[in-house]
Amino acid sequence: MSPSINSADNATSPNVEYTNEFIRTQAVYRGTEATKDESGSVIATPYEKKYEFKINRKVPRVGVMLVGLGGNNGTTVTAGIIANRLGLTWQTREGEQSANYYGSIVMGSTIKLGVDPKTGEDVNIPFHDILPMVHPNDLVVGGWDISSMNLGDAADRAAVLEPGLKNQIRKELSAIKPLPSIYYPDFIAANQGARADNILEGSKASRTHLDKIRQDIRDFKSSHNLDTVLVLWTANTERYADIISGVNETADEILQSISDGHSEIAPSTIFAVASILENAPFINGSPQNTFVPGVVDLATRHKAYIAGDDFKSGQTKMKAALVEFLVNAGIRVKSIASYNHLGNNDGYNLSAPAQFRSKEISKSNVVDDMVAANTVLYKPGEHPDHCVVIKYLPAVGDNKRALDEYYADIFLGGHQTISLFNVCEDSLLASPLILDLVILAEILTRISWRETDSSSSISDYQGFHSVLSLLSYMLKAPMTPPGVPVVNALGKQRTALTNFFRLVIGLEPESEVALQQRLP
Ligand SMILES: NC(=O)c1ccc[n+]([C@@H]2O[C@H](COP(=O)([O-])OP(=O)(O)OC[C@H]3O[C@@H](n4cnc5c(N)ncnc54)[C@H](O)[C@@H]3O)[C@@H](O)[C@H]2O)c1
Ligand SMILES: O=P([O-])([O-])O[C@@H]1[C@@H](O)[C@H](O)[C@@H](O)[C@H](O)[C@@H]1O
Repeated sequence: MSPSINSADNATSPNVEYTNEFIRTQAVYRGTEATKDESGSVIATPYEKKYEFKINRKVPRVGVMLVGLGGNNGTTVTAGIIANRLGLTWQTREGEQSANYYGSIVMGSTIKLGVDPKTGEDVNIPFHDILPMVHPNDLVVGGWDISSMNLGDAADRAAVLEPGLKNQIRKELSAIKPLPSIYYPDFIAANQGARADNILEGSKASRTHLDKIRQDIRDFKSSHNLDTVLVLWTANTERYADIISGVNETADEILQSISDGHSEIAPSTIFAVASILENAPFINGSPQNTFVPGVVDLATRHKAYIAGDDFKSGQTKMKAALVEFLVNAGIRVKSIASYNHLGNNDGYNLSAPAQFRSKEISKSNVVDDMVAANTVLYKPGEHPDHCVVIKYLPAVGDNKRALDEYYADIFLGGHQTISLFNVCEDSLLASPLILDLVILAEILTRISWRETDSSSSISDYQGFHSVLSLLSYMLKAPMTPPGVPVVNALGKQRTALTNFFRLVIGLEPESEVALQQRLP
């Protein structure tokens, strides 16, 4: 259901035109510029700008190619799509379980459209219905893995799915075999070598691997008769790549370095470059710096979409919500101890220092914006003590134990200590995020905009900036366009997303002021 109309000829909003192909919206974007003068006083100036948004209503046939298809997340998200598509149920100790998409913001949450004038009640619709989005059941899944294991056996290896479900789809899963992938041992833990039996031959030089991945994308698209392919990295966490002048700082440098087989070019960067050159949106679900400056430059040059980094699944999502609440409540968080142990292969890879360091970075920066925004509680540069510990304990498998302590200053020298024990079934929390990232990235490729102010210089339809910062809600270390500040506050991230979709269909942002309900 589209919020403003039920069919193309009875739009309820004069600013929104519906044809069979497009939605065209005349929108006014309103914001406030705020500047501080030398004395520290702030000048706030409201502004507005007119835009036209054009949304292609035709939902394409969409394929997603997962790098790390045979991993815990890869097997789990694939199984979840199959289970939902078939409407499966299975027995568990707690009784019958049905397939669902819980944990997906798109498939499991709602967006407030407005208020019923008669009752004053909020009117909410399923998030997925705000615009014509691809349904996850219709996604065609494929991808690569350095392990040749078919997905039926890989699901056994992952030990995430209930047997009652897994055994119903074993045949379908077992028919899926990952494509051979790029394996540069230096970038992931040495302990991953034991599973690397499905790797591309030849050296990385002369673009051999880049061209093969590009061909894989083209073959996948044509063999499944797809309109759109997105590529998503859910392979192991890599070490950070050094940023080296002349090697990976510009688009030309990155292409030349790939041709030269430079040792600092990571497999994930080659997948990103291949996707950009094939105009396939690329999303990085891991914490490494796949998007070295040269990759961002190349994506911008090709007007291709990229997003990352690192799925925000359990412990960090909780942290982003809790610290936003505490700091916005005037409670001065002074230390955060963030520990977890897990026993899956991700944890095994992260048991190596260089790979842990990538994760430590993405898990540590998540409170920076909330703290910096509250100059009442924190002096410039001041921030809570924050430690991140991850231990590999095979016994607990994918059921990560996250133990957090938040220690805060409160009124008159008091303290508040919040301890959280959070058993996150990591892959069952991360897999719905993979779907959200793919579905939202895809709809963003079908939205274009132009300015309609009389003085505007941008009169042709444009796409968005190559770095899709709107996807930050699903990501621990959200990428933003160069120079744009990072927002990690979870509530702000979700509000940005929902108000963006309201804007492009001609609705005002939801302010929750509900003024009419407060006037006598
Ligand atoms: N809750 C979560 O599960 C979660 C949350 C945030 C981030 N992540 C990140 O997502 C990634 C995947 O997590 P997972 O639990 O599925 O891990 P996993 O180890 O089970 O799966 C990773 C897969 O990638 C494969 N692989 C490694 N290098 C590859 C390459 N160059 N090309 C193709 N395949 C390659 C491995 O063989 C493995 O099958 C990790 O980087 C992890 O840090 C996971
Ligand atoms: O998203 P989140 O639950 O905070 O973070 C998780 C970490 O706690 C875990 O140690 C790691 O293995 C997962 O890949 C994920 O990054």
